[in-house]
Amino acid sequence: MAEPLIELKGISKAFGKHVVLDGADLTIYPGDALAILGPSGTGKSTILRIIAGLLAPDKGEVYINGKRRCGSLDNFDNPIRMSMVFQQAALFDSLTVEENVGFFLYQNSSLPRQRIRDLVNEKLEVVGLPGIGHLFPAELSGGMRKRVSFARAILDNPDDDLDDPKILLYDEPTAGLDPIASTMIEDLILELQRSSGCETYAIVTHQNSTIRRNGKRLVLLYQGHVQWQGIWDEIETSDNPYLQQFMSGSVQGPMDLVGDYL
Ligand SMILES: Nc1ncnc2c1ncn2[C@@H]1O[C@H](COP(=O)(O)OP(=O)(O)OP(=O)(O)O)[C@@H](O)[C@H]1O
Repeated sequence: MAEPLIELKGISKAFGKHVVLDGADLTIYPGDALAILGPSGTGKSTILRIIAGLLAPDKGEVYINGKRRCGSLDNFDNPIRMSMVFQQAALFDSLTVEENVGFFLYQNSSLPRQRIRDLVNEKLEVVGLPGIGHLFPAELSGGMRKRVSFARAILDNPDDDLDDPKILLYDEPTAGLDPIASTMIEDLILELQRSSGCETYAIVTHQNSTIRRNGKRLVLLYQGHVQWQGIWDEIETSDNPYLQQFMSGSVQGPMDLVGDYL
């Protein structure tokens, strides 16, 4: 098996007294299409933010390409570029689409403005939104805003090989979208894996269709650690009670979701 791209070992994270992750282990391999599942509030976004380096764990070890990373990005650069697509698209309302997508290149590269503009337009085409660079986020639908955030995530500096994203981290990319807009985003995720040069992704999602279409390997998080992981074929044969309850959506089972919220 290939060497892991990302390895989390014994990761714990609490917010105040609320322990969210409690010794979680997670491995992502090159080429993975990993869906991180679990009931609301089980720390799926938290684990994604720890992978991205946006949040430091309280305990545990994070390895990126075999190298240990300590703390968050405030302390260290990631040895590889990771791009995150946030749940709320996270666009700057006062900037145009072009300025949003090109933001990091405008801020951090010496590329001429016209070159950045051309690169942005290329990525807007990839996400199916050609010619909208002059619009502001308020003029876009939710699905379009999401796609603009995808364009931003995959934009890289062609003069810097280290700037190519090696993993895309999607936090609820289809949340709040209608079924057709969701399908378009799911297709885009598959297409980007095929053609953007970034073949690895991890996705946090609740949406059934997104789990089924974009998750090739699945991890079920509950009570701070991974309760089950496997591929689709193994779901049918698994007798893991957490998995069975989660996949069936039953209120009966070991996941005490009512108790968890009290
Ligand atoms: N910065 C923070 N400060 C305080 N509490 C936080 C913070 N970030 C997350 N939490 C809490 O940690 C818990 C896990 O949050 P997280 O967003 O990781 O869960 P999730 O599994 O992604 O949930 P959902 O599926 O509802 O998005 C929640 O109870 C949340 O309120």
